Amino acid sequence: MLLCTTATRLLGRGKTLLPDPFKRIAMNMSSSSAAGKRLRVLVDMDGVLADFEGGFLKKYRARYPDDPFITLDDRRGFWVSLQYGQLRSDLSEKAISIWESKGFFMDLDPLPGGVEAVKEMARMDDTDVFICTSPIKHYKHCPYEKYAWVEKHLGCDFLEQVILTRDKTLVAGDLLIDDKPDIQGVEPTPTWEHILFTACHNQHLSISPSQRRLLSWSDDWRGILDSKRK
Ligand SMILES: Cc1cn([C@H]2C[C@H](O)[C@@H](COP(=O)(O)O)O2)c(=O)[nH]c1=O
Ligand SMILES: [Mg+2]
Repeated sequence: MLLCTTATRLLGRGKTLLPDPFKRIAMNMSSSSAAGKRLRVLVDMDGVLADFEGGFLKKYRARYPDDPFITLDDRRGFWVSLQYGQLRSDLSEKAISIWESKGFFMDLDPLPGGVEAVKEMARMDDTDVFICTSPIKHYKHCPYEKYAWVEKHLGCDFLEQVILTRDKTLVAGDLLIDDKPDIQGVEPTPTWEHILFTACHNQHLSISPSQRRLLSWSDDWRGILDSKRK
C-alpha cells in the first residue's frame, strides 16, 4: 500500500509542486511559525476518523462467534478490553487479539464526514491540521497501517501531517478533537482545548459545563474552529 510517487516522496516540506489542496498544506507548514496567528487543529484517528468500535465488533464476532459480545449500544467506558474483561475474564485477551492482528487498523472504515471535514480544514486559511493518534505498543502492524490508512483516505501528502504519540499532552495545538474523555500525560496543562468527539462509549457521559462536544462530523466543527481564532 505505497501510493506515493517518487516525485512526491522526494519533495520536502514547503515545496510547491504539489497539486491543490495539498500544496496548501505544504505551504501552510512553511509559514506557520513565522505568522504566529494560525489555528492548529489536532484530530484523533480511532473513534474520530476511523471506525475503531465498528471494525472491532465485526472482526471480534467473526473470529469468536461462540463467545459473548457487547453491542455498540451497550458499550461503556473508553477501554474495550476492560469492558470485555468484566463480561468474562478471558475476553479481554481475545479483544486485544483483534486489534493486534494484521489488517485491523488498515481495514477500519472512515466515520461519516470525517475525511471530508479534515480535507476542508486543511484548505482553510490560517489553519494547520494534524492527525494525532496513539499507536498500540504491539507495533508490528499498527504504526504502518495508520500511515497507510491516512495515505489511502486522505492522500499521500497528508502523511506530513501525521503525529504518532502515546502522550498527546506533549503536542502543542489549539484544539484536540478526540473521543477519549480523559486525555492525560506528563504535561499537566496541555495547550489545546479538548473537544470530546461523541462515540458509543462516551455518549452517556455527563461532562463539565466548560467542556465542549462535537456530536459527529455533521455537527458545527467549523463554528468550533472559528471560536478559537484570534
Ligand atoms: C479501545 C481500546 C483502544 N486501544 C488502543 C487502540 C488505539 O491504538 C489507541 C487509541 O488511540 P486514540 O489515539 O486515543 O484514538 O488505544 C487499546 O489499547 N485498548 C482499548 O480497549
Ligand atoms: Mg480515539
